[in-house]
Order: sequence, then C-alpha cells, then structure tokens
Amino acid sequence: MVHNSTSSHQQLQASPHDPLIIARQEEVVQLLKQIIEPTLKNDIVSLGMVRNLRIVDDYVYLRLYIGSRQQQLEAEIKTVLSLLSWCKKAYIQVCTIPGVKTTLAISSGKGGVGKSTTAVNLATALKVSGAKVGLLDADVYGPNVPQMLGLGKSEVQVIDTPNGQRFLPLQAYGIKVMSVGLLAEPDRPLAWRGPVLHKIITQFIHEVEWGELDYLLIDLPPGTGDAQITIVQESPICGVILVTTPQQVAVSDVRRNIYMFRQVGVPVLGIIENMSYFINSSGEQTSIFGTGGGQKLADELKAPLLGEVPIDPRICKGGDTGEPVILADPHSTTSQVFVQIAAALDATFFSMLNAQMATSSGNSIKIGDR
Ligand SMILES: Nc1ncnc2c1ncn2[C@@H]1O[C@H](COP(=O)(O)OP(=O)(O)OP(=O)(O)O)[C@@H](O)[C@H]1O
Repeated sequence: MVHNSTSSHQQLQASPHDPLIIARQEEVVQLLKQIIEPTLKNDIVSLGMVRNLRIVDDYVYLRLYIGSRQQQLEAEIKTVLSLLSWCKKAYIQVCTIPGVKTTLAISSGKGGVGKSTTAVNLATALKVSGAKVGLLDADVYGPNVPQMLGLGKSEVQVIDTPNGQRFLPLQAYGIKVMSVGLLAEPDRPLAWRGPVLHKIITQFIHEVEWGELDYLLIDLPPGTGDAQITIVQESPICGVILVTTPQQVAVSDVRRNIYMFRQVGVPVLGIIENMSYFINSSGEQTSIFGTGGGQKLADELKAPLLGEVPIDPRICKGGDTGEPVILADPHSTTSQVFVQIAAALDATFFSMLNAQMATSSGNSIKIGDR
C-alpha cells in the first residue's frame, strides 16, 4: 500500500470560513475517502488524486488526477457524491495525460546527486522488461537526459493531431523522450522564469503526443522551487521517487523535498541512495560518503529505501556516451540495483515484469510496504 502520511488536505481544498461550507467539505472528503484505488490499495484522497475541492452553494467542484487506467474512478466519485442530500451537481474535471497509465516523478533535494542518471536507468530497466516507457526531462535548470540517451542535437517535430498541435517525442532505445533541453539553444543556459516557465512546463505536460505508455517518468528539477511545484500540481503523478547521496547535506535537502511533496499531496514511493559505496577491483565495498544516511532518512520519513546504487565509473561513461549502464553492462551490480527497483515499481503498478528479473539478485523490495 502506498502511504501519504501527512494529510493531503492543503492541496485538496481551499480554507473556507463559513461553518456550513466547512461541514459540507468535510462530508465530501469523508465520502471520497471511501473510494479505494485498487492497484495502490489506498483511498483517492490520501493518494493526492483529488485536488482543488470547492463547495459553492449546493455544488461540488473538484479536480481528479488519474492515469489512463483509472477512468472508472470518476463514475465512483459521482456515485458516492449522489448520497449527499444537499448536492445538486458535482463537477469533476478529470486531469490526465492521454494514453499514459502511470506517471512517476524522480526528484532530489539538491543538484548533482544522480537524479537524471536514476531516471534514465529506471526508464531503461522498465523498457528492457517489456513496458512501454516515456521519459520527460523537465529539469529546466540542467536538462541532460538527451545527452545521457545519445540524443544530443536532435530536432523536435511538431505534428497536427485532432486535439491540436503536439510535440512528437524522440526515441532512444525504444524509450520515448521529450526534454526542455531539446528546445533550448545548445550551450545557452535556460533562463526561464515566472509565467514563461509555468507555460513551458504546462505545455510539456499536456502537449506531447506520447501515444500509449505504461509509464511516464518525469525528471524534475532539483529542489523545491516554483518549477517543481508547478509540475507536481499540473500532472497526474502517482508517486515520487527521491534520490539522495549518503552525505548529510543531501539528506537534509531531501527531507525538505519530501515535506514539500506531502504538502501538495503527492505520495512518496521511496528513496534511492545513490553513490552509496564503491566496489574496488577485489570486489570489496568501501563507503566514501559515510553509511546509513538513506536508511536513516527512510526510517525517519516512513518511506521505503528502494535501493542503494554504487559509485560506478560505468555510470559516468554511460552518461557521456549516451548508452545507459543497464544496456552497456546489464549484469553489473549497478544495473541489477536499477532492475530490482524497476521490478518493485512494476510489481506495485502492473506486475508486468517476469519473476526472474524481479528476484535476480536476491531480496526484492516492496514499494510503500510500511
Ligand atoms: N552512481 C554513480 N556513480 C558514478 N557516477 C555517477 C553516479 N551517479 C551519477 N553519477 C555522475 O554524476 C554526475 C551527476 O549526475 P546526474 O546528472 O544524474 O545528477 P542530477 O542530480 O540529475 O544533477 P542535476 O541536478 O544537475 O540535473 C554525472 O556525471 C553522472 O554520470
């Protein structure tokens, strides 16, 4: 079960002052909490799927953020709200990315901890397992996914669709890829701010022709700024994976990050500790940045530790050559960690991977099992 331990009420509803509206709002929340999302086995309010709840006179307004496999929830909401004697009509705005079943975000409290590396390798592991995968590089401050997938100088096409013009994602190793970096001029820093940033991000989420995807992974910008909050609020993210390193400073940044997600009502699926240890030529493990930071944080924040990724020169090399380590060296310890995490995600969302992959290196992880 995926938990969202801090209530998602801030994101869910405005703060009215009229006692009648407050009472009605609470009544609606209690009814909505009876609806359980069958895959994640938790209620749709705790999962942050219901946002912007408003009661105006005898009408209920809300936004429902779902993946393409969760359409039935709209009808379930209408059924439970029909029990309200005072409610004349419930207006439900369904927010989804067409064709995308599950949207997951990869985030980090600070830059340079390996967030994009994680996003690229998880996307590749999911793809290798047979899933249809898209990767949206929304890191407006350092969009390096195209280079990590060998797409350095590619041009983005715009196509006409029945719903208007759409960006056509590029393809790398069968993964559909779109990046803010593909729209920027080479070697020029992206300096988008305020409304421009908001518009670009919103376009990226809603105006890409992804086709049918099992997973869309979003590589978020680091930190807890405007760009990150906009993406999280605008997209039907089912959960977020946080990347940290064992160093204390990275750990405290991720702590801030986790609280931000919980405040906006998006479940934290777990933490990945990157650069956990180094394996020398004799196969011995050495901790370079200290030990246990990821586990300590996971315990404190009641979010599972999904995996510990070693420091591996092949990761750097893969980032430079555009071939992820999962493909360049699939049997390495590093690749197996990513395969295990992908298998655990898939076990939570689809159970699509074959059992052999999920258990290939022993202890499998269960997402959100606390
Ligand atoms: N486990 C690892 N072993 C060796 N090198 C790594 C590892 N993880 C990441 N790196 C390297 O560290 C650098 C930063 O990684 P990456 O770009 O993924 O970080 P990031 O958190 O996305 O950074 P930014 O916030 O700047 O986008 C890259 O050169 C990458 O190859």
